[in-house]
Amino acid sequence: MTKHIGIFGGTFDPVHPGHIRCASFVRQYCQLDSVRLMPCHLPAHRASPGVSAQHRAAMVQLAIAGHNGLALEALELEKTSPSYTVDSLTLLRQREPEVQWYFIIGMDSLGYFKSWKDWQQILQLAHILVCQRPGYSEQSGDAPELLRQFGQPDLASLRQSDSGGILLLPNPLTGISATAIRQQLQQHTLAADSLDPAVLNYIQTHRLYQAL
Ligand SMILES: Nc1ncnc2c1ncn2[C@@H]1O[C@H](COP(=O)(O)OP(=O)(O)OP(=O)(O)O)[C@@H](O)[C@H]1O
Ligand SMILES: O=C(O)c1ccc[n+]([C@@H]2O[C@H](COP(=O)([O-])O)[C@@H](O)[C@H]2O)c1
Repeated sequence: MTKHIGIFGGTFDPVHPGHIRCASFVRQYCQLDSVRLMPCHLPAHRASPGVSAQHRAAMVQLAIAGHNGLALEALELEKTSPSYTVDSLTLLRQREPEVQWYFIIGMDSLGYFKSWKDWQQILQLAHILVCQRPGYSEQSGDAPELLRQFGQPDLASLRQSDSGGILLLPNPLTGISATAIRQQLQQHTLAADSLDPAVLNYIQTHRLYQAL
């Protein structure tokens, strides 16, 4: 039987409950066998994070512990070149040709998706699942045109084909960002429930995100 696997790519600097809630929701709502969180090594599109890919992956590993069906995809950590999604999905298709792939992004990412390397090819390799995110509308940036061209009304329609569809998801909103968390860690104002306790412990043990 064909496996259906979601790939949730991110800088995860650090991974936060917004990511984990989205990943769990998508897995259940889209009936995926699993969702793999894939930390990028060298983001192609933004400044390199101050925290190494190994640390960011270790925090992802801690954050997914105990969450059924969530896993770490370490593929981009193995490479020293910039982490382009099209390259990663191509490699995944080569390694696991029997799988049907879904790439998961937040609404902010959909807004600039047409600037991604070979974005049309990404849509030949996978479907795109889009999580709602507070402050980001489906009316801005590239989103309206992409949804007009590739949007699907529901999961059943999306599943009519192997790739090339975009589905907006009705996920519960979580107003958390890694940027805000990094700032709050530096200013010692982080609310207790803003991070998984194991991730916070890791950050403190390794003295990450400290004020310069
Ligand atoms: N709270 C959230 N709700 C929905 N999607 C989110 C949320 N946080 C992040 N995402 C999505 O997760 C993916 C990875 O995000 P990333 O690791 O860059 O986190 P971030 O919080 O956006 O970080 P930063 O503030 O550093 O940009 C992106 O596609 C992003 O849109
Ligand atoms: O391949 C690209 O050109 C590309 C451009 C921007 C973002 N991405 C991917 O989108 C995912 C989310 O990125 P970010 O910056 O929101 O963490 C992550 O897996 C990135 O590698 C990919």
